[in-house]
Amino acid sequence: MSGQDEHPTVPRDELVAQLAAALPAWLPTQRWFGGKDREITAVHPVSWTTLLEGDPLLLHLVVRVEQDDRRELYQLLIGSRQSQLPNVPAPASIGLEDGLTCYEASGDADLTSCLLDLMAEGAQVEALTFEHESGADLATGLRAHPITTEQSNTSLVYGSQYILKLFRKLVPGVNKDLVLHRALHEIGSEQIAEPLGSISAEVDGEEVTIGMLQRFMPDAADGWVMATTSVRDYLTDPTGLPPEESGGDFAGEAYRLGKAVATVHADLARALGTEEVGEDRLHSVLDSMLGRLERVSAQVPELAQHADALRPVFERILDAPVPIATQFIHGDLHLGQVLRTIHGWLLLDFEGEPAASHAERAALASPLRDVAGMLRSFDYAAQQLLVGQPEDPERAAGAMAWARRNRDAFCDGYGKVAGRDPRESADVLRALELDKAVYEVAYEHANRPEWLTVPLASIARIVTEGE
Ligand SMILES: Nc1ncnc2c1ncn2[C@@H]1O[C@H](COP(=O)(O)OP(=O)(O)O)[C@@H](O)[C@H]1O
Ligand SMILES: O=P(O)(O)O[C@H]1O[C@H](CO)[C@@H](O[C@H]2O[C@H](CO)[C@@H](O)[C@H](O)[C@H]2O)[C@H](O)[C@H]1O
Repeated sequence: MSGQDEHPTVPRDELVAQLAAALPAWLPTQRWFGGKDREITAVHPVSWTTLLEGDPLLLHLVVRVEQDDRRELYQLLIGSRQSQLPNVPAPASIGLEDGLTCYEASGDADLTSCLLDLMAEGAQVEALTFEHESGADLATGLRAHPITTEQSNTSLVYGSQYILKLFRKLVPGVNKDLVLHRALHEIGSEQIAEPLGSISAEVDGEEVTIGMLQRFMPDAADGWVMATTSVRDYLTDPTGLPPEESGGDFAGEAYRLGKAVATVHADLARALGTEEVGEDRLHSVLDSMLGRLERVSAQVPELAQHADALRPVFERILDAPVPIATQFIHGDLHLGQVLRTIHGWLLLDFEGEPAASHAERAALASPLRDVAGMLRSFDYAAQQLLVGQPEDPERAAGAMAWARRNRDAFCDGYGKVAGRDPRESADVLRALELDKAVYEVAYEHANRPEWLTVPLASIARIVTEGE
């Protein structure tokens, strides 16, 4: 344990114990908490570090959250003030028994600016190590604000120069996001935001990455926002023009995005190597797809009704010609993970699926998984406008036409750089897309139940109509 200093009124270990007692009720209210669909049985403080002493107080806390048979580590940045509470959003507030208010401090710029300064300095504070990447000369004294987009972690933008991602669910070792960003940066990749620094903690004797600092792209547009704007313009165009003739056509961007993703795959293979796998691996991939299907079907009955139709589609992957080249991939690629800058597309967030285990994230995989993720995302972009709307076959057909055009453009661009069109592996791609859709059913069930119909409708359509 670290950080035994005293808070002005409450001894530090007592404060930490009180926080741990309040967290089972508070954690599920946070967007980034991944276990909202299961009861929390206990929260244990694992380590705590005082980053700012006195009033205000800034405490870094790592807790182990227990849910059924799961034990997961999360990090929290806790602020506390004896005087007036800062202007932080209400859900950030964590009320303690004796009336003391602590709060999730990522929205308090007076407290978070020290994180950048500590990285610039290369400081060690108890169990926390703050570093800048070699050659990075960081500005100091900048204030930060948290980004407001939907995310699984918490990101703070310093000035308009840097973005610091604080990983919420912690995995042992150096985070894959940081490892892959460093590897891509070293070989000069132009499709990533430059990594500039990191924060790590020692937890149970092991190094754990808790933060990654990158160059912030203030001029960038989010791929999801661009794509959904294009769908909306197309579906609400009173002239009824086809997508290729409508003003906001996205296919040129989808094509360039396909090229960018194939370039990143080639760079990852060059930087970190590939491994050829045989039939055994196909069997274990199939087992994991079937396992996920069983688990999610048990939670979401609407998926269970498709399970019999899904299994034979998954089994077709066994017909894929071996050996297959596997490598490091993005792991959770979708339109919200790509940014369009004036120079082209950038890929973000190489951490993999938020719910994946450490071993799953570390495993090499076929790049077709990322292609499947992005194809799912074009489907999502098209379908999200239909959520909660009365049935309208014409609009539904329009959404399908938009998705088809952009999926094809993406594959054309990918094939142009990779030298092989992903659609040539149609059976494997369909199985991977459906496996991703099963993941999305679990994700939406836990996080956005109103969107559950999006992946469910895709699964129903693909298994009945094949598209
Ligand atoms: N370097 C950057 N420049 C500009 N915006 C960024 C940058 N990195 C991330 N973002 C924005 O932050 C959002 C969340 O980042 P991401 O790394 O995907 O976090 P999470 O892992 O929590 O989903 C992105 O969708 C993007 O809008
Ligand atoms: O938080 P992450 O970006 O790491 O990813 C998780 O959240 C995503 C949603 O924010 C989720 O993506 C799903 O919804 C997207 C639209 O919001 C869509 O573009 C994706 O295709 C769909 O998978 C992602 O699955 C989840 O891991």
